[in-house]
Amino acid sequence: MNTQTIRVNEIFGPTIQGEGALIGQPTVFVRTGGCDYRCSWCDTLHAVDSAYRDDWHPMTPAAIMMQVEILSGHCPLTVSLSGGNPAIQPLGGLIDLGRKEGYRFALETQGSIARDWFRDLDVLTLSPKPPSSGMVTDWQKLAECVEAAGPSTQLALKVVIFDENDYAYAREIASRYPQQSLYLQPGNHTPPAPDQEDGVIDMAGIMDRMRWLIDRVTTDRLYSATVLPQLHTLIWGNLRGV
Ligand SMILES: C[S@@+](CC[C@H](N)C(=O)[O-])C[C@H]1O[C@@H](n2cnc3c(N)ncnc32)[C@H](O)[C@@H]1O
Ligand SMILES: Nc1nc2[nH]cc(C(=O)O)c2c(=O)[nH]1
Ligand code: SF4
Ligand SMILES: [Mg+2]
Repeated sequence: MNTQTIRVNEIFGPTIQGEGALIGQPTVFVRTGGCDYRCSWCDTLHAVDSAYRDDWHPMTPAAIMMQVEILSGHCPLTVSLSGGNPAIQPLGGLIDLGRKEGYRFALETQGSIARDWFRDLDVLTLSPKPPSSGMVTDWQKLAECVEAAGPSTQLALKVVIFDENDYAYAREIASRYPQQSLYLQPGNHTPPAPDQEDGVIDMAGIMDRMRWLIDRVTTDRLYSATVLPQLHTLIWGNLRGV
């Protein structure tokens, strides 16, 4: 039995996947605590800022799966692993255990740490960070993450866009990885504070950005891109745990 523990911030659902390749699909989220990045606009700081680490609890794969099974009513679905950066955690044992029980696994990471167990995922979403985040992309690490997905894991690239510089960055991603599916997501400039369970969201402003982004993509004929909002924020705003 795998007893290596995973630092878990929250397990919630079933809800719908609000972003990217699996948008709209029922899923349970397992959110790990801790991140090697500090994006200026991160909407999940309670799983990033170590000031909140008292809310991150070590759990075994078996304990996590027990929680997932209760939430899913013992009916297998896709488990979405997010964070923080879930690639920091030893998730291979959890994925093995859950897959034996018929669950599928998707993971969201920024592409800064590659793991050999990426090849055991059903879907790997790499979300490299554009200039507005304040982070600098390590292109070698990103390439290692793409490589680690192997032949059987579906790969998706997802870039959050706030402005022209971010859009130029997304185009750079598209030209480096022309064969991969690319999702563009308008940024939420009103993310919740880490101590907020909810918080005011400027949805009109985000929809303005969405229209601008659609205009950019169609004008440039960047037809390889899929432009999607964060569906969960459209429905629930900045509410946590949905
Ligand atoms: C909270 S992150 C956690 C996983 C991983 N650290 C990452 O960034 O991919 C999940 C997704 O939310 C996106 N995200 C974070 N803050 C956002 C914001 N203010 N507006 C839009 N998307 C955001 C990230 O870019 C990422 O694609
Ligand atoms: N419904 C829903 N969809 C999501 N897609 C990515 C999320 C994340 O925070 O990683 C997220 C989330 O927190 N909720
Ligand atoms: S990499 Fe993801 S979790 Fe980490 S700070 Fe950036 S958006 Fe937040
Ligand atoms: Mg989120």
